[in-house]
Amino acid sequence: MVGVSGGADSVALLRSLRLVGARPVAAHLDHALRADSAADAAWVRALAARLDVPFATTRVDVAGVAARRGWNTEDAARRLRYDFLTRTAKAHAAQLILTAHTRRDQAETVLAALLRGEAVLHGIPAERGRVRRPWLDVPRADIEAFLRAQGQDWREDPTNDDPTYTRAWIRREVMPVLTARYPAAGEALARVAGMQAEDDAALNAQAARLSAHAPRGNVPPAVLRRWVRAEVRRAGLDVHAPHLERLAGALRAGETAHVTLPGGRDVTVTGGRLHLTPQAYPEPDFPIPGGWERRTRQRGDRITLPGGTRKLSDVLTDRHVPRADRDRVPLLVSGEGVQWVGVQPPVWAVGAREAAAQPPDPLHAAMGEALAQAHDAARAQEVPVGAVVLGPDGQVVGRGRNTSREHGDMTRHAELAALRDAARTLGTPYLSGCTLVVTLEPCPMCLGAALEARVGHVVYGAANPKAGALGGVTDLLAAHWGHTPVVTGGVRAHEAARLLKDVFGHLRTGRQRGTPDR
Ligand SMILES: Nc1ncnc2c1ncn2[C@@H]1O[C@H](COP(=O)(O)OP(=O)(O)OP(=O)(O)O)[C@@H](O)[C@H]1O
Repeated sequence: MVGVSGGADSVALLRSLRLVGARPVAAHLDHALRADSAADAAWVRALAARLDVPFATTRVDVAGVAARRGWNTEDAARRLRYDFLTRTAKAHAAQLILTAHTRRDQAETVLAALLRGEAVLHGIPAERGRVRRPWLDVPRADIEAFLRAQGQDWREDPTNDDPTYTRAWIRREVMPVLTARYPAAGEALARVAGMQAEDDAALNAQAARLSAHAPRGNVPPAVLRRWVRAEVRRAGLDVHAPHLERLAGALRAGETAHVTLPGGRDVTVTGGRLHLTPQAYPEPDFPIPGGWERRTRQRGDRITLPGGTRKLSDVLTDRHVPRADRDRVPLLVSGEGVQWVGVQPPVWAVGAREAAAQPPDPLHAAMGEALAQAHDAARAQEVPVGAVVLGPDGQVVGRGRNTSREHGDMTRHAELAALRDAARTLGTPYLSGCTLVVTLEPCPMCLGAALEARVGHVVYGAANPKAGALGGVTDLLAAHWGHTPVVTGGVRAHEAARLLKDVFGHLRTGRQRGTPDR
């Protein structure tokens, strides 16, 4: 199907298709923006009849729709035109919709986007959905020459001369000034669009590979903006360049940002995550023990955690709860202070799980076993990293700790030891359905081993910005492996990091005596 306005470009496209023997449907939308617009529709109808192609048309009050929806007229015309073309193509079982945008349209679009400060100058895409634009690099002069050779006339749209429309202003007043100095300005702008479209596609592909576990701080802003754009669009929302800049900037910096998108939807970035809907805070899903009350925060609230008593406000800051949300977070409080904090995952005070007769969190408990291995390593003067493997039923089937120093062998990492131990226990090297739990984000070697063993879930404590393969240095899982485990990071991260810090402080003094690195 071809969208035919009656202008030179689309008339030439329809005629050239007939010349090569194709028989497309000609479709024309009457935008009702000019008193004589019906005459254009009649003219295109007559042309279609002469060329012996089916014809479809309809009339829409574009100005009325624009006023009702608060769109500008050009925007409304475009949206309604593509709605009409899509519906008509479906009705005629046409696979493709062709439009006759040319190099001139492309140059004007890129210039307008540049002046609006758009982040990406890819111009009009050659393909989108069913729409194809085969003439984006065809100069206007070729089209007019072709039509004259065919003895074919066309309609001139007087609004193309009305400089109140940006596009007409660029065409009539801006491009002539530019081409007087740069004769090839139109071609140059179209070339910029082509290369920007390729760059954009490459960066979009990188953005699509960002895994949920990878920290956003390491992602280049150009990729992060595209990731945000894709997420926002997937949620059916609209977004402009300044919003993308603000949201991506906050993700990278680990800051909190609130942005109101067009249409009035509020989105938040906090704790390295993008929230497209207001955050929900969990209510307790267990019977509340006697003597505990459910309430929200009060001045002076404190909670007892494994490291000691802390101010509730510090815990909420650590969990990246935005200030505006803090009065919404459900708490369970006893005479001894806060017992449970309704964030995701919930924070429990020391002894509170037992008091509420709740089973221990399996990952918390497994990390406890891995931390015990790490403590063993520390005692043996090794880099304190420990790991366990949980079998499909959640039981520990393998344990390991770092022994690189003892063996003088840099491959003696905790994960490899735990994976070997698990393979021995289970009698198979394939550990699908198993969980590898390690105190420090794995290095490429250990993650590679986990992939080879087809581990189903990798859980780690502290992030490893020097050697981590799950986003610390790079995210190996962004590539397409045959098998991709689920990843959970940050489990008991403080404890794992503290242990490493203590020992590394010690090691740093020891290194002067030649203590090996991990
Ligand atoms: N009223 C319409 N009905 C159907 N298709 C249209 C209509 N207006 C434009 N199109 C399609 O969109 C393309 C680009 O639109 P644009 O507004 O640049 O066209 P134009 O300058 O009015 O006419 P042309 O591109 O045909 O010279 C056209 O080439 C045509 O394929």
